[in-house]
Amino acid sequence: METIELSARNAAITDERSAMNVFPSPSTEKACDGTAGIVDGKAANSSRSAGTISEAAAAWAMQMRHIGRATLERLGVGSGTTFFPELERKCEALFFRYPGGWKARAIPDKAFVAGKGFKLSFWNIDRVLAAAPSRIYLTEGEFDALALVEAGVSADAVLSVPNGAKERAADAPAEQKGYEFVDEALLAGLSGTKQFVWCGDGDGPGLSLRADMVKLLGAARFHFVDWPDGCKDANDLLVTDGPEALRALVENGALPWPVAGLYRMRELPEPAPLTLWRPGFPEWESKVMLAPRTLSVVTGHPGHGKTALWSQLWFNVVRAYDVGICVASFETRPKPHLRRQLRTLFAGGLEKDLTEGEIAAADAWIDERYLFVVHPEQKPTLEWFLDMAEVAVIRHGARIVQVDPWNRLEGARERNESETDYIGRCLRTIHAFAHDLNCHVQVLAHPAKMDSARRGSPPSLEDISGSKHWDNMVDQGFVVHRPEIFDGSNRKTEAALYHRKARFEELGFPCKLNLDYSLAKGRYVSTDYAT
Ligand SMILES: Nc1ncnc2c1ncn2[C@@H]1O[C@H](COP(=O)(O)OP(=O)(O)OP(=O)(O)O)[C@@H](O)[C@H]1O
Repeated sequence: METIELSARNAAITDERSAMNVFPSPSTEKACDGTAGIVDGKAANSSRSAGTISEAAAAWAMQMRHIGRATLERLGVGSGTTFFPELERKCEALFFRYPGGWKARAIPDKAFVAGKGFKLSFWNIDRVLAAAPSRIYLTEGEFDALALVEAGVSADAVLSVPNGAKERAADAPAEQKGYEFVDEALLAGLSGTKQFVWCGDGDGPGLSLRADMVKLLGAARFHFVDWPDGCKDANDLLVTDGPEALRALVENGALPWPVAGLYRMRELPEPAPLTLWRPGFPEWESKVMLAPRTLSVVTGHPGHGKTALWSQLWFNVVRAYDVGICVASFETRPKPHLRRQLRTLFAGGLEKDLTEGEIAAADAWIDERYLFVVHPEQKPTLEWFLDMAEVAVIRHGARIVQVDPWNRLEGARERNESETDYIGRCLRTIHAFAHDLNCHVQVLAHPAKMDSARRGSPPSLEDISGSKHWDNMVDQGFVVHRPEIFDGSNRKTEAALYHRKARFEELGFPCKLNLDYSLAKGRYVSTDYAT
C-alpha cells in the first residue's frame, strides 16, 4: 500500500496549473462517470471529454493493478502530467479527485503529489454520502478501493483514507493523527452506516490504522478482512486471485471486530468448579456451604455471638480442610480471647481444664494455620488491611480472610462520595480481591440502630449500617441472633444462625439454623435435630 504524507502542513502541494487533465468540477458532477474535468474550474490543457485517461495510464492500471478503464472512469479518476517534487520532474500520473483539490500518483515510478486546495478527507466520500449505503468498505488507498469496484463492489460503497497508513504514536490524540476527516464524515452522515468493512493492509502500520478506525467508527459496527497468506491488500488479491475471490472475501468473509467482554456461551472458558467447605455441622447438610472466591457478610446485634459463632465455624473449616486463615479481629483480642476459644475447640475441653501438653499442641496447630492482623496504631484502613491479607494469602497460603468488625477500618471516602457509594466501592474491591486471590473474605458488620419495635428481632442485611450494598453486593449474608440474652439472673444461651442470602445454589439456601451455646463445652451445638 502506498504510504504518503499529505497532511495540510507537509503535503507536497502543487499549483493547479501544473495539472494537465483531471476531474469533473462540481457543476459537471453528472459527467462524473467518465468525464475528466478541471481543477477549480480552470481549463486544463487537455481534453475534458470521456476517455481522458490516456492509453498509457489505462494500460498501466490494467497491467499492474488489473483495474480497467471503466472502473477508473466510474470513480472519476483522470490522467495527465504534473510535477512531482519527489521525482524532480513532471511525469504522467493518475489523478484522484478530493473535495477541494486532487491527489496524483505518478506512473510508472511511484510518487505522490497533492493539488492546491487538497484537504484530507475520505476519497469518494461525496458519492458515498449521497448514496448512504448500509455497508461501507474502507481501504488504505485509492487503488484498493478501485480494486473492490473492479471486483464488483458498488462504487457507492467504497472509501479510501487519503494518506494511507503510517506509524502513529498509539497514544497520540486524534487531532495529532490527522483524523479530523473521519469525524467530519461521521457528522456529514457516515454515522448512519450499519456496517463498516475494513479492507486495509495486514502490516504494522495497517494494523495501527485499523485499531484507530475501530475507535473512531465504533467496534459494534466494525468488521475487517483478513487477507490470505502471502497477500497484502485488496489490489494484491485482485491481481493474484482475481475479482471473484476478492469480492467473495470482502462481501462474505469479513469478520466482526472482536469485543472483549461479550461472549457466546461456548466461547466462555469453563470455570473451575467451586470449592465448597462444610462449616462443621453435619446436621445442616448442604444448607450452608462456604467457598473461596466469594464474599460474605455477617451481622447481628452487639453481643449476640457473631464473633464467637463464626470463629467456631471457621475453625471447623480450617481443621477439616487444612486451610489457612487470616483474622483481623479488632475488638475481640487474639490473646487471650480468640486463643482461649481456639484452644478449647482444638482440644475439646475448656481452656482451664487443659493440660500443658494439650495447650502446647493446640498452640502449635493454631500457629501453623492462623495469622492475625494487628495495626500498630490501631488505625487500619481497608487498603492497609488488604495489603496484609494479600501477604497472608500469597506468602502463607491463607484461604479465608475475616474482618471483624467493619466499622473499625478507617473510612477513606472521597470528596462528595456518599457513605453508600463508598461502601459499594469498598465491597467491589474486596469482592475482586476474594475472586482474584481465590480466597473467601468475610466481613462482620454492625446493624444500624433499629427502631424500638424491631430492636428485639433479628436484623436483615439491609439493616447493616451505611449502605444497601451490604445486601446486594455480597455472595452470602448471615445474621447471628439470640432471642434472649438472659432470663432474670440466668444466662440464656440459645442462638440462631440465619442464612439470609446465598448467591449460588452451591452455597446453600436461606434458612434458620438453631443453636445453643454450651457453656460446659465452650462451643455451639446444633439444636435442630435430636441426637
Ligand atoms: N449463644 C450464646 N450464649 C451465651 N453466650 C454467648 C452466646 N453467644 C455469644 N456469647 C458470648 O457473648 C459475648 C459476645 O459475643 P461475641 O463477641 O461473639 O458477639 P458479637 O455479636 O460479635 O458482638 P459485637 O457485635 O459486640 O462484636 C462473648 O463473651 C460470647 O462468648
